[in-house]
Amino acid sequence: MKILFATSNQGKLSEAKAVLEPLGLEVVPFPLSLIETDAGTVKEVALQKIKQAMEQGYDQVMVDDAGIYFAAYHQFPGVLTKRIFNGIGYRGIAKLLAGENREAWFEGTVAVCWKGQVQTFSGITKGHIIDPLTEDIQPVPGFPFDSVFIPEGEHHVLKDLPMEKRLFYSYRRKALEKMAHWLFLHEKKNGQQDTYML
Ligand SMILES: O=c1nc[nH]c2c1ncn2[C@H]1C[C@H](O)[C@@H](COP(=O)(O)OP(=O)(O)OP(=O)(O)O)O1
Repeated sequence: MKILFATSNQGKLSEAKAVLEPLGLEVVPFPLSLIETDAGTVKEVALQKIKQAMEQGYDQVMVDDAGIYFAAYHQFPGVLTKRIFNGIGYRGIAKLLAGENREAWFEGTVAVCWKGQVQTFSGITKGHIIDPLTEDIQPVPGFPFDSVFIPEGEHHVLKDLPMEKRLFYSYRRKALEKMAHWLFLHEKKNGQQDTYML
């Protein structure tokens, strides 16, 4: 089975491939420019994105919206994560968190449209932001917070963990596994309906 993944983020794409391809689901990336609002939750934004993909005639397609949340602030930066990071970089994040609670978490939602039905799958990864956060940190393409985020129970940032451990902590892996389970159940159910019709 194949699923289209409307994303411009290489990090999301490699993670989706690593999780879904061993389960027998081929991930086909395609760059669809989707408009993201700057308010609401990652789940609301993921639903807006899947709606746009459907309006453009796509089916058997998924999208992903994600962000990081700082315990020191209210619902921030959340859906603004990418824009905030692009605007202020590590230097700005260091200033925002100076002397503040370093706890943080990622939240993400995968939204899928499969043969006309829409479902969402969400997850969270808890952890904290390193202290001090210096300007010379090298960002991971697509995932700049991987270089500064230590998952709960670890001593190293996500970037320095082996792939299996990174996936173990990944909210995206959890969401994608739930999605694959739903897709396979959906397919099985449809298959059974066909048999009944014979
Ligand atoms: O597992 C992750 N590990 C580290 N960082 C992450 C992760 N997941 C999202 N992030 C960060 C990257 C980006 O700064 C923002 C997502 O922004 P977001 O708008 O959802 O994605 P995007 O525009 O890069 O790609 P897309 O074309 O799928 O909308 O959160």
